[in-house]
Amino acid sequence: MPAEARARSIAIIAVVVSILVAAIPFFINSRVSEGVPQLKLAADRQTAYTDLLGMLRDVESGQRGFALSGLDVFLEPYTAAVLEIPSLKRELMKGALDAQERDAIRQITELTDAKLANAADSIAARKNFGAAPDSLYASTALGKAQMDKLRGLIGKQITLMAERRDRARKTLIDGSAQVAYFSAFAGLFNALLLGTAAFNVRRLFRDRAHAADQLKEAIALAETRNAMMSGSARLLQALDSIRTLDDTSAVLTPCLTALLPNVSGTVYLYRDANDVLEPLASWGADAARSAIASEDCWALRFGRAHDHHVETDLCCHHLQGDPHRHHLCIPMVTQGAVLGLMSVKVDQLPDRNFALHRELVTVLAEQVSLALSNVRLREALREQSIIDPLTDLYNRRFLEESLKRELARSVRNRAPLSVIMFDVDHFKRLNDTFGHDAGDVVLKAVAAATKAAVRKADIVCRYGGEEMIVVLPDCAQGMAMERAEMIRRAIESVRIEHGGREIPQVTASFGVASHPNFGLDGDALVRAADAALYVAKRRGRNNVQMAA
Ligand SMILES: Nc1nc2c(ncn2[C@@H]2O[C@H](COP(=O)(O)OP(=O)(O)OP(=O)(O)O)[C@@H](O)[C@H]2O)c(=O)[nH]1
Repeated sequence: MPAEARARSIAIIAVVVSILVAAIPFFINSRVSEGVPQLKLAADRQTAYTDLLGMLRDVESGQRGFALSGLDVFLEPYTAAVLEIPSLKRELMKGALDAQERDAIRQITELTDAKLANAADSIAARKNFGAAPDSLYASTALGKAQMDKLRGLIGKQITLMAERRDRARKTLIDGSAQVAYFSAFAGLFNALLLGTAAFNVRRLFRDRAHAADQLKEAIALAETRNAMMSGSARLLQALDSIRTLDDTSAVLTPCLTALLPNVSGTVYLYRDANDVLEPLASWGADAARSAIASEDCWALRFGRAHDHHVETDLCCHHLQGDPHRHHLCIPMVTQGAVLGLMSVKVDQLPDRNFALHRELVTVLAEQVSLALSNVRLREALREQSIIDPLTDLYNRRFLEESLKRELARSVRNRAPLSVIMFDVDHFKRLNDTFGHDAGDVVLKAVAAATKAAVRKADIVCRYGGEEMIVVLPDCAQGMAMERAEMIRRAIESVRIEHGGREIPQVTASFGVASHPNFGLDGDALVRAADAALYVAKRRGRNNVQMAA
């Protein structure tokens, strides 16, 4: 039964028992008011019988005294008794308690009357005939016999009344004792009930307080979980908008700081090339910010999340300067390949909140891992669609897009822009002499040399075959001519070996065209550079020509 229902039942029983206890005085009163009159009645009747016997004794002694002495003084108690006896007899008969007593009183009355008649005769005879005639003795002897009988009858009634009185007294005493026992029992029972009720009520209050605490805790937990959920949704949304891995830190750092404010942590990115994990984003005061080797982390070795919070736990090598705190490392793995690692440090010992944080960190690691994998995939796809696979230079499609964009920017900023177009000289002959593979190797070497000779902001593209274009934003014609000359010299100085044979010096011819000299059209610019290149070919190759 629930504590609340139990407390209610006990309270009801306690009220009922209290009402019963309150009724006890009335019960006692009724027992007393019944018993006391019976006791008084028996006592009164006993007194009446005793009085009758006393009066009969007075009659007897008066009768004898007068018979022996003839003195009137003996007749005084006799006379008083004779006067009292009739009313006493009536009183006794009137108050007779049952048929048996009525019979006894009738016998006593008859015998009393006979005794009084005998006494009257005897007294009259003494008065009339003097002392001690034979009839007087005989009458006195009869009177004595009557008196003995009366003593017996009345004595019996006195005994009966005494017994009745004892019974009434006993009933009263027993009743009182019962009431006392009942009162004591009821009092004890009530105290027990009230104690139980108090205990239950206390437990009820305690249970309620406990339930309220639990509810408060559950609400706080739900709020934390909600905050975590919405924070993690925001992070996911932000991660989804990332285009390159370089942008990741700008998203991860503020989002993870907001989501895990009481911990410090680092998200590492695995670099396959040199088998190290480089910090991609870190948050919190104690975050690690240097690269770690993959074998320095137990989580990466085991391929699952690894906790370290007691000294007996295996401690990752990259955390060894800090062995007494709680650490959690979660590997970020997608499709069986390690992508990185999320490592967090917490000050407090693991508790209910920590469990929630652990759950969140695990979920976040999964989300970040998925997002990073998407970014990588996106980067790879994008590169595949804009990068020429042989030379690793941008392809013609990218050139068209970027030339249009860069030209628009130049117009907006009123800045110059130049295009260098070049073509490897006698490439067909090279292919024919050394083979197509050797031609590919030469194209790669030319591309690498060109990239090394230009600024990072310049866009180097393979325009088609052995033809290449360099777009130079913020570069006027004079500077572009110088840059083309640098590239020409760089290609000229490349030494290439293929198949154990040294390939003769490679050269290229260059045409340069610049904006704003050739309008706003990218195609016009490229056509002008091409025309200049054609001039360079005609002028003996391996030279740079400016568009007319
Ligand atoms: N190995 C290799 N050859 C290519 C590639 N693309 C184009 N070629 C070849 O490059 C040669 C270009 O020859 P041409 O256009 O006659 O020009 P050229 O021989 O360099 O002569 P000039 O430009 O006048 O000096 C052709 O034989 C193409 O087959 C490539 O990706 N690899």
